[in-house]
Amino acid sequence: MSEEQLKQHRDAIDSIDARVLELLNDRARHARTIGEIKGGGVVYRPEREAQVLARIKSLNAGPLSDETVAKLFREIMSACLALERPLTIAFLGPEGTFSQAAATKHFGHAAATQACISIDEAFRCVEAGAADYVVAPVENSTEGAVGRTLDLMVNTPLHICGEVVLRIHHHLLRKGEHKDGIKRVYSHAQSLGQCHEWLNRNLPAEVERVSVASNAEAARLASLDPSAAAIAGDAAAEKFGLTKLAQNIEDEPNNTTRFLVLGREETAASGHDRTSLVISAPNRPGALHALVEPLARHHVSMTKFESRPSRTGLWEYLFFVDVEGHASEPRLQGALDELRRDAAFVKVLGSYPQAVL
Ligand SMILES: C=C(O[C@@H]1C=C(C(=O)O)C=C[C@H]1O)C(=O)O
Repeated sequence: MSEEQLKQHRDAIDSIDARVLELLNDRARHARTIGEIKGGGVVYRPEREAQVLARIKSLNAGPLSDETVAKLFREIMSACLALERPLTIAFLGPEGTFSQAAATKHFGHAAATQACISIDEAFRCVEAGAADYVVAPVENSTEGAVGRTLDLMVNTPLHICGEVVLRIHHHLLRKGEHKDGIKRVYSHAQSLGQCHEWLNRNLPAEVERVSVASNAEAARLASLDPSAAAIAGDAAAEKFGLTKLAQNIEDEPNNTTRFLVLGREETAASGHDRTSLVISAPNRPGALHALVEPLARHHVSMTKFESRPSRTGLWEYLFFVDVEGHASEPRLQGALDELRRDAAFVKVLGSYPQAVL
């Protein structure tokens, strides 16, 4: 390509950039005005954001991929929302955890993230109004449910307003390049589980596996201890200046974690929603069948069913159920009315847009 052709295309890009810039600021001005109309009320509208992203993907004619344009618009909306009022998102810290990565994936980079010492603390922070939303892991494709998040959802006054699905890549990390002399490996118990096979095959049996509060905490400890390594992701490796001795060591190639976003408000229907419930059945034959039967009869499809001891000290269970649709839809209302009549305990944890990104 000649210099002349190159210049022509760069001139075109310069003039397009000027137009894009003008349009971005036009959009931002509308968002700011919308913020004024909201009059200091709740600014973040998950159902609207999901609709904007879904529309952008359906309008997209390429060559940029649907995923790429959605990510760009995620950041544009994040910046526009910050003009109305910047949001603070509580997550299981320290900085560099997958929970923080999930928070940024969902809210974009204009949202501030607030590291908390536990999932309990992150919930409390939002319940007390010290942060706007909490992002908490709820299930992993290899290791299953995150029990603490499920337990906290039973009693919290917060409502689920969104979900985030994140691909999880783990690396073996260490200060320096040496593979020898590793005496212990720090990680979160879930991550040790997700890399169990790899650890068995690649590290001597005498290397101790130490579970700590988070992957980022594991990386921090490994950065201070020359005889230790950590299993954590990219963000933690970067934050604590660790070297990747082995990459993508998760046993399952599609290792994915689903996070839930909770806030103090309920969310309106977006048209493509999910509803999470927690139900308990009386301890008698056929009780469990009686719980799910109304869902089938009202044509509500179930996407998750998870049981958990109810922590009352008795041998009773709570059932965490996800269904498609919004609790305000008539078919779901019908099923919920019947459930409320028959179950010992029913709580709607929230209706929220299905993940778009
Ligand atoms: C502009 C609004 O406020 C926020 C910003 C949005 C956007 O930039 O498109 C969408 C939803 C809200 O979270 C709105 O409510 O429409």
